[in-house]
Amino acid sequence: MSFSYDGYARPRRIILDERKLSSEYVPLKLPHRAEQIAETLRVMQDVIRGQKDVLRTIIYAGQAGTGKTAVARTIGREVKDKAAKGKIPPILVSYVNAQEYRTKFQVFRKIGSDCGLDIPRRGFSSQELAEYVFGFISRRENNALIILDEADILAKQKDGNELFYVFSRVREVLPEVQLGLGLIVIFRQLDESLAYLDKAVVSSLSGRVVRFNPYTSQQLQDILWARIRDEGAIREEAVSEEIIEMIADTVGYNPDTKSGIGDARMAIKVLYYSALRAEGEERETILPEDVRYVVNQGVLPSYIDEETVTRLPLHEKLLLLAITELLLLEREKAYVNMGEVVIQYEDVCNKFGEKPLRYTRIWEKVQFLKKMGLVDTRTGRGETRGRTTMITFPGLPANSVVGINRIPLDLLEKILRDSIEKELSSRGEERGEELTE
Ligand SMILES: Nc1ncnc2c1ncn2[C@@H]1O[C@H](COP(=O)(O)OP(=O)(O)OP(=O)(O)O)[C@@H](O)[C@H]1O
Repeated sequence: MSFSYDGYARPRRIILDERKLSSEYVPLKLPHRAEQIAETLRVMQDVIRGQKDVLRTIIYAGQAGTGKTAVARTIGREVKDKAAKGKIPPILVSYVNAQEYRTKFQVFRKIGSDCGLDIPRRGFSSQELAEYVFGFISRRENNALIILDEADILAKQKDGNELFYVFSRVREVLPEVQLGLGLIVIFRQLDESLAYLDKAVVSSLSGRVVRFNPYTSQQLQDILWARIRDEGAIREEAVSEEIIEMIADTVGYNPDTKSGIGDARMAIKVLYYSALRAEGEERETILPEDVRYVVNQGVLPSYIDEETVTRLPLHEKLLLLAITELLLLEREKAYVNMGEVVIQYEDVCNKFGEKPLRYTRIWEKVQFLKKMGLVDTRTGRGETRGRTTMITFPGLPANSVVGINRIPLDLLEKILRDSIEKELSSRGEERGEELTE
C-alpha cells in the first residue's frame, strides 16, 4: 500500500481540504462545547467590555484532544472580530503556547510581538519587558486577553512561577499600568501542575476552573460529521454512517466503563489517515478496512509522535526523512548504517535546496535524536570497513513517550515532507517580506 503524496495538484478523490483536518485548524463550530464558551464569556465580560483595572482568570482543565485550545482560540477569534467591527472596545488577543515559548522572557516577547512590537532578543530583563509590553497596551487604552496554552510546562519551572506571579499581580507589580486583563490558562494535568506552583500564586490564579471531559462516541460522531458537512473537509459521499460510528466507537469515552480516550484530535486523525489510504488505493470511498488498518497500525495513540516530529529543527527532520526513505527502500531491513544515512541525507537536502551539514554535525544530530528516543543506534559491522553505527527507529522503550515505530513509515515520510516543505516555504515568505520592506 502506498499513499499518493503528489496529489495536491490533482483533484482529490476524497479529501477536499487537507488544512481543515490538521491539528492547528480551528473549526467554525465546536459541537458540545457551548457551555465552556458561554462560561468563559461570562467570566471575561468586564474585560471584553473595556473595564480597566480588573483581572479575570479562567482555567481550562482536561485531557488531550478535548477541545481546550479550540475553545480558547474560538473565543479569541470572536473577540478580535467584534473589536475590529467596533462592537466592543479595542482589545489585544494573544495566544501563547508554552511548548514554543518556554520562559518568562519568551512569553512576554510573544505577547509584545502580538501587539506589533519588535522586541530585541537581548537588552531587556523579563520584568522590564513585562512593564514595556503592558505599558504599551495600557497607553493605547486597550485591554488584553491572553491565552496561555500547555501551561503545565511553565508551571513546572521556576520561571513559570514568576510569570504567573506577574500576571496574577499585574496591578501590584506594575502600578502605573491601567488595563483590564483576561487570562485563559490551559492545563492538561491541573492538580499535578498546580502542585508545582507557590500557594500564593495558586490562590490568586485560581479563578474559575472549567472542565473539559473526554468526548463520548456520540459526541465524536457529531464532531466528525461537522468537519465533513459544515466544513467540507472531506467529500460527504466518501463516508458512510458506519465509518463514522466505527471511528467514534474506537476513540470515544465510555463513562460507564470509564474506558476509551475521548480525544477529538485522534478521531479526526483516524478519519484523515483512513481517507489517505483509500485515496492511495484510488478508491472513491473509505471502507472499514481503511479504518482497521489505521487503527491496527497503531496510529492510535501516536499523534504525540507526529507533533514531536513536526516541531523538530529543520536538519533533524531532514535526517529523519533520510532514515525513513532508506527504511522504506529496504523494507526487510530493521537497521540502516550511518554511511548510507549520510549519503541519503545529502540527497534529501539537495532535493529541498538546503545545504547539508558536515559529518560531525550530522553525528551530533543523530545523538540528539537518540536522546529524544526518536532513533536507536548500535554498533555493527560495515560492509567494507570495520565497525559502523547502525540506526533504526525504536519500538517503545519504557522511558520514552514517543514511539516512531507506531507510525507507518509511509505516513511518517509524508508528515516529514509536508512539515519540511511548510517550514521552507514560510522561511521563503519571511525572506520575501524582508526584501519588500
Ligand atoms: N468540540 C469540537 N468540535 C470540533 N472539533 C473539535 C472539538 N473539540 C476538539 N476538536 C478538534 O480536535 C483537535 C484537538 O482539539 P484541541 O487542540 O482543542 O484539544 P486540547 O484539549 O487543547 O488538547 P491538548 O491538550 O492536546 O492541546 C483539534 O483539531 C480541534 O479542532
